[in-house]
Amino acid sequence: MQLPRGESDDEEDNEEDEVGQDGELEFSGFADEDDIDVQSEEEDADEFGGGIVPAGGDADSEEDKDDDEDPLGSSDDDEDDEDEDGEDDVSDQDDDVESASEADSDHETEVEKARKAAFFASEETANGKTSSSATKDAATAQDALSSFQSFSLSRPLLRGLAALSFSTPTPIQSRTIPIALAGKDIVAGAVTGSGKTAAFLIPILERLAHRPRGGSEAKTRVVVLTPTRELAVQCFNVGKALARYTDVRFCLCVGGLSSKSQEQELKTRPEIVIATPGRLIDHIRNSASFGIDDVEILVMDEADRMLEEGFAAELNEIIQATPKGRQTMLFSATMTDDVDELVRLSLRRPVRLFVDPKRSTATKLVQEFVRVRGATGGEAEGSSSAVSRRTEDEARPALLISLCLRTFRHQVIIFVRSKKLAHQLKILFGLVGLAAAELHGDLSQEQRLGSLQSFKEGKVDFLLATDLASRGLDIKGVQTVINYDMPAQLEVYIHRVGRTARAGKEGRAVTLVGEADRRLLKAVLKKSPASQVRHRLVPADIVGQVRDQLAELRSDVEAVLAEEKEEKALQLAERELKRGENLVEHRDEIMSRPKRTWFQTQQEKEEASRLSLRDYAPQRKDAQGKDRFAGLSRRKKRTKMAREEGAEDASAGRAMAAQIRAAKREEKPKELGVVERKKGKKEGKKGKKTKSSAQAAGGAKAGAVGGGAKKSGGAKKGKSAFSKDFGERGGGGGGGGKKGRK
Ligand SMILES: Nc1ncnc2c1ncn2[C@@H]1O[C@H](COP(=O)(O)OP(=O)(O)OP(=O)(O)O)[C@@H](O)[C@H]1O
Repeated sequence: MQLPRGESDDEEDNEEDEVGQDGELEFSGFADEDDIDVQSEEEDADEFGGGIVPAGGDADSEEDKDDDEDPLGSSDDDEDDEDEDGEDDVSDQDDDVESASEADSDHETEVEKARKAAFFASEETANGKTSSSATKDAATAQDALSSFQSFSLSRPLLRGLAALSFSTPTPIQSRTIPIALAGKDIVAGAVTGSGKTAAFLIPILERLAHRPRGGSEAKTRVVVLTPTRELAVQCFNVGKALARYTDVRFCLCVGGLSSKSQEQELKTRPEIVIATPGRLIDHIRNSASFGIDDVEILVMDEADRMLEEGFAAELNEIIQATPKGRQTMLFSATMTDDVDELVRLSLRRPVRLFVDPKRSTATKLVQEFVRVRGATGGEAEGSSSAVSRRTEDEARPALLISLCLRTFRHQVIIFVRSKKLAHQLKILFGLVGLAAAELHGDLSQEQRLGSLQSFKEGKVDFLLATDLASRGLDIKGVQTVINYDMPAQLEVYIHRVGRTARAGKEGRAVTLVGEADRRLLKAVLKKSPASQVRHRLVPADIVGQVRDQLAELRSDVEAVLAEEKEEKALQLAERELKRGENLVEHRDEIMSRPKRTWFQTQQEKEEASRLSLRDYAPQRKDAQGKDRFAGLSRRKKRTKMAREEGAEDASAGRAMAAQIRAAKREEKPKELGVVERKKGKKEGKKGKKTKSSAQAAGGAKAGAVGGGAKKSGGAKKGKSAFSKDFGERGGGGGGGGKKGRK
């Protein structure tokens, strides 16, 4: 199969932007103002006749005009809910933008200032300064710290930093390190790739350098929580590298890796545990000698993602189980209302450190947008917007493959909306001769790490990933991020494109934009400097050729999928057989094992959220049947709902957690020594619970499988517009049924 690779190659593309055949514009390199002028003229007149994507120029006014003229703007189909969400986000962020001053990153409205003063500690006070001089001066002074030596860090840590070639602290590191060293609680935000991981690890390692040593002093003093296993592994690696000349020990606790060996490691009480919340809770409950009663520092990395992923209950349990006097640090490139709530509940007068909050993407990131054209042809059934979306989706594979064959050939991460789509595209890439790996939640942990490794090592040029990989992953040298489709939320977009242009490097994000994505596109443009935004046109004839050739490959893709299905069924049958044999052979031993308590299986979680939805719906109506939240803004509605739910759940949740912790303490073997009680801890509160009470608490869930493993792939379901993957479209062309996302 010979697919068009085009005359232009990467090098040419990257040399200059040029107007190619058919008015094609190749935007490459990191072009300057001249290019932008050419683009807007050309595109307004040509491919982007609808004026979706303003390049250069005044993005807002273009978009506003666009909105007025846009019939889709008032459509009220299924997607409205999500669009409204998007819009809500936009308006929230617009507010931020309007309230931010030009000069400083920390300027807020008077209301925000007052709220902050009541709740947050100021940076100067945290630094031990009593002066009321402006925060700005302090921030500037901190930013000016040009070396790690100025923080008076200990020698082994400085050597670790030097070994990583970290000579100058990044702005978020300059701001965070002194305050974290002072033991203050911190809420910190900075754009993707700005060095947040080291910003919390450096002060942690420095504080640990001064810990008491000796046999009985070996304690787990630090817990770092991350939303995904991959992020935990990455944080673990950075921590180990920074600590290589120190005596600090780390333990990685994530699902998918051997629980037994983690248990053994935890017994040695490593100073730092890096974990995903589910697996940490599994160990707290089931590893007899492990507890978090001695934790002095708790870090929640990518806190908003943890909440989105449904980890709120786990976080709450972990927070409750750590001593009140701990230092808590919360980091994320994007913040949400839920994070505010978490901060309120778990941090004490935290210092807010936000580096450049007006900016949502890295300084050297160029963002390109490619319009996806869908036909609204007469013969297709359904509403015109649904048809247009479907035909747009049919156009995407050819557009993507044209881009990858012709222009973006190396070190490209491609984000897609579903695991299934990632897999199908991977097969397709293979068939057209593009070396790709896939990364999503349907793979085993080993496969996931394997995919990452082969991408990092350059064995494959393309990584087809779901949003599992959109957060935090730090892969050196990623040149391009392609969004196969626009995600439903601005935050997700920001994290996705943040996989490139990291640590001050250049990078490019290319997003395929359909009609339904206009609102989010508008939000992105509002947050991006016009000079960094480009339109990209892919010649229609090239896309047409690729589309024809892909159509021929459809049956091959289906054949591969069918083969895989058979293979999977065989493996499953073999596994079942083996399990049965084992059960017969080792029955006595298996039956005598103590049952593990699981937090919640995925199934249980889904059931719980289904039930809560069912139970919740009638509560929205008051006695007169009117919506109690009518007239409230979305934000207020969310806050009010959360408060009401929280009040009900909190007492039941706390009681159960307390029971479990009490039983856990009881279970600890005496020879491990009595854990030193922190001041303020209530001894023997409500008497001691027996082991059986803990089992009763977790009993309903005992025996369930896979509770610690977190599936990922996007916290929220994709937009209804994209509810089917390309394999399911095209005149019912088969490819795995119709179990698309709802
Ligand atoms: N002081 C420094 N000097 C040079 N490079 C650094 C420094 N600090 C961090 N880096 C590098 O910057 C890159 C990004 O760091 P990190 O992954 O911590 O970013 P992040 O802000 O957590 O990003 P994200 O929001 O995407 O998780 C890493 O490759 C890291 O090695």
